Amino acid sequence: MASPAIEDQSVRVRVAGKINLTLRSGPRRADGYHSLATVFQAVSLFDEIEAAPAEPGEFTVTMHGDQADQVPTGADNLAIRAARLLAKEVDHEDAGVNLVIRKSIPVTGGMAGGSADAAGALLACSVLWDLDITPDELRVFGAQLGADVPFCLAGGTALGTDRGDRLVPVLSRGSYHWVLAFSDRGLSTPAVFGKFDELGCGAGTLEPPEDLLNALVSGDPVALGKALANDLSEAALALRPDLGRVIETGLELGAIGSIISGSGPTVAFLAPNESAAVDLSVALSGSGACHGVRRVTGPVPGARLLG
Ligand SMILES: C[C@@](CO)(OP(=O)(O)O)[C@H](O)COP(=O)(O)OP(=O)(O)OC[C@H]1O[C@@H](n2ccc(N)nc2=O)[C@H](O)[C@@H]1O
Ligand SMILES: Nc1ncnc2c1ncn2[C@@H]1O[C@H](COP(=O)(O)OP(=O)(O)O)[C@@H](O)[C@H]1O
Repeated sequence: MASPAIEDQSVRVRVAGKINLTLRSGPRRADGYHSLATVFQAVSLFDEIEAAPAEPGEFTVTMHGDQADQVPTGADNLAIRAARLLAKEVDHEDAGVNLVIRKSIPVTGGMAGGSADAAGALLACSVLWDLDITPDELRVFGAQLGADVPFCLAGGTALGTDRGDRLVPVLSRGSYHWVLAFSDRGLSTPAVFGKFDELGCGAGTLEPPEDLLNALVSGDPVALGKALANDLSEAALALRPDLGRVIETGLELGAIGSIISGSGPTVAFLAPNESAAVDLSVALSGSGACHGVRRVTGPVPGARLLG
């Protein structure tokens, strides 16, 4: 049991999950990745990462939350990998950390839950270890851990190109009201990209989608709802045809747009305003079409220190 004095030194960070408002993908590259043009939006569904001092060389993680048992707690945990990578990159030989993660972002849900924990661990450990490090350096380390990690550090609304890890902020007016429909099981990102290759999907262009960028500048949810598009949808639906019924139900219940987030299976429904989002979440929950429903807003900031 750590002494109160040691507990007081712990650092807490909050990190948001993301949805992809649009995702265009090219074909598989020689490095196994796909070049993307994707607009991310961070939404108000957060994981919390606490980093407490540990003996040199000690790296542990404890997971809390409904899906905690679906996440590895050994060296494969993305937060542990992030902490070890950071220690190595800055030559911190005495580094050690005990991490506690309170998970709300669904696991293998297409909302970057693992990447969020990696981003949170990078920020929390950099503060715990009192490192002199810039946000840009953290972003470079993050990109080594996963294509989504740089966005999880940054948050807001951003265009991601290359593997999705080269970011440019996108001007977005106002706040959007989303209803997330969760699935009872996850979808593997590599499996969805594999199906994408097999089906030969994709719009064939990696130009940033102008209709979507214009909709975000105008702050008009109806225009945004029409511009949502995801090249991975066909592949996700081929692997999980049941998601078609979820999408139909949300649209029938009044959503003004829908999108499978990233590689799925989470479906994000856009509502025109807060009260419509409340009505939609109640109706969708009552319909039994999905495993769980959560109302969120976006954009919100990325990884941030708490307390
Ligand atoms: C599809 C997206 C869309 O935002 O999100 P999720 O649905 O996973 O949340 C991302 O591109 C996922 O990012 P992330 O989950 O960090 O990917 P990584 O760990 O780097 O890669 C996992 C695997 O996904 C595939 N992958 C990922 C990104 C990319 N641009 N091309 C790919 O082909 C590769 O097979 C890779 O081995
Ligand atoms: N801290 C973590 N949180 C969630 N998933 C993790 C974590 N560490 C490792 N993983 C693994 O990373 C993979 C991707 O999970 P996740 O990021 O939640 O999904 P997605 O890529 O669909 O957003 C899963 O196989 C999961 O077991």
